Order: sequence, then C-alpha cells, then structure tokens
Amino acid sequence: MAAPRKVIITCAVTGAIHTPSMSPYLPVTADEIVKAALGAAEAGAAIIHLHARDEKDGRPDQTPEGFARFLPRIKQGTDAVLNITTGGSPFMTVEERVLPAKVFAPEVASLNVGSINFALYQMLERFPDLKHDWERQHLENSRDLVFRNSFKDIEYILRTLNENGTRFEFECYDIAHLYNLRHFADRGLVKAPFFIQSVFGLLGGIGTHPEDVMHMKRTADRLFGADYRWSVLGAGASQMRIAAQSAAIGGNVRVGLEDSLWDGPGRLAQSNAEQVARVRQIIEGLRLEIATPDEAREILALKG
Ligand SMILES: C[C@H](N)CC(=O)CC(=O)O
Ligand SMILES: [Zn+2]
Repeated sequence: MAAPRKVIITCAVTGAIHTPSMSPYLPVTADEIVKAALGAAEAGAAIIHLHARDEKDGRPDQTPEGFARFLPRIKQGTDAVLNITTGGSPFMTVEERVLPAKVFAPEVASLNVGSINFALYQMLERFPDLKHDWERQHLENSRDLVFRNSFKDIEYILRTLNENGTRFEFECYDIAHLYNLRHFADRGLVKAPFFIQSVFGLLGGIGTHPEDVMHMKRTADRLFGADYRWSVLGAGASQMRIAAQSAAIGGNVRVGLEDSLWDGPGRLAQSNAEQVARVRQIIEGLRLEIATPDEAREILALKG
C-alpha cells in the first residue's frame, strides 16, 4: 500500500496588495508578522512567504531593514522554509524588489515569470472606508499598473540570486508565464525541480474556473514533465476551492492573508493559521498528509 502523498502548504502571511483598513487581522508590524508566521508554521505550513510593511501605516516596505525587523525571530521560532518576496509591490523597481533576497540569501524567493496588468481598483467598491490616503492611491493607481517582469528583469533576478544558492517559487499568472519559464530552463538559468506557483484570479491574469486550473496543469505537464513541483494559489473567495482542486489532482497549495482576507463569504479570516488549518482539513480529508519543512526541502531540492 503506497504511503499517502505529502502536500506542501505555503502560507503568505501579509503581502503588499491588501491594506490595513481592509482587515484588522492583516499583519502589519514586525511583531504581528512574527506571530502570524509562527502561528502558520505551527498550524502546518512548511513554507512561509514574507513581505515587509511600514510599522506606522502598513504601506509595503521592501528595504532589507524592514525584513531585519522580523526575520531573525522567525528563524529562531520555526524550522519552516522562509521564502522572501522579489515581487515586493508591483509599483517598485526590480532593483528595489530583489534587494532583501540578495541580502538575506533565503532558501526560497518568489520570482514572477512575466508582466501583467495588475488591477486592484475593483476593491475600492468592496472597501469604501479606507483610513489612509496611500491606500486609496494604491488601489486607484492600479488602473494604469503593469506589473513589469521583462525577460531582462527576470534574468537579472535569476543571476543575482543564483549566486546565493537561493531557489525559486515561480509565480505564473497565465499560460504564457509557463513558456517563459521553459525558455529560461532551456537556457540553463534555472535548475529542476521547478517549484511552480500558479496564480488564479488576479484581474489581469488567468481566471479561477476549474478548466483554467486544468489548462495550467496540462500545459505544465507538457512543458516540464516530472521536472516540476506544482502549487496553486486562488485569490480572494476562490482560495479554498482552487486549493482543494489542486490537492485532488496531485498539487500543493498556498494560502494566507496576502492572497485572500476571507474565511468564507463575508467573513474575514481572523488569522493566517486559521486558513492553514482549513486547507489542512481539506488535505487530510482527501486522506493525504501535509509535508513537514524538511520533507518540503527534499521535494523541492532546497539548500537547507
Ligand atoms: C499574487 C501574489 N501576490 C503573488 C506574489 O506573492 C508575488 C511576490 O511576492 O513575488
Ligand atoms: Zn508575495
């Protein structure tokens, strides 16, 4: 009897898309990010995806100092794999975005494998009472926002972080991004196994229909065969449905308040750990097991 498959849970605890007025549960300060990360790891997340924020008003902060406020305490409190963003906020330059991962040389860093229109303004309707001006500007300005990840930008991040032995969470927001990754693999700039994080439901990228999920998986199977490890994230209300479909067809999952503030229709998730516990229930309900951090390191061939 084959052992149950191990499913890797990634938790993205705060991000740079949602803003503090949208949810009182969104971690903002370093203390809150530490508590959220350790809580998510305790609940079963093997990988923690990290962004930093300004302590006072919560705007995205992509300075190494911003990450230094919480990284050592998280490292001390858990053996979970730490994944530092190179996406930062889509309004930042690639030089700004890559700096924290360059300085801290994490086991994993995110890498966005293509450019997309990145709409957030539709959230203005959902959240009419934003406290800070920057929050309204952040959403408003996304009408004209292209999250730039040119081939030159991607190569720059790859060459900068390959030196540290850092491996990547390849964020693919659309089918074209899988072909971009194939291109860099053919050039030998990325090494298998490829950890592909398919992003569903961001306005500007692919949708959340089960056919969209199958299309991503079928295309990745064709382009990468056994050389990739697949994971998915569903934005907003689609989070758990997309995770369930992925777990059922051999994939891994990502949850966290970066990707969705919700725990069911109209109910704000009260912690990242709550979302990890819910997706764990789904995984164990399918009679699968969650991967420990060390099992995730083995599955993804991380430097440890
Ligand atoms: C949809 C997610 N915000 C994708 C993300 O996590 C990007 C990054 O940090 O590099
Ligand atoms: Zn992120």
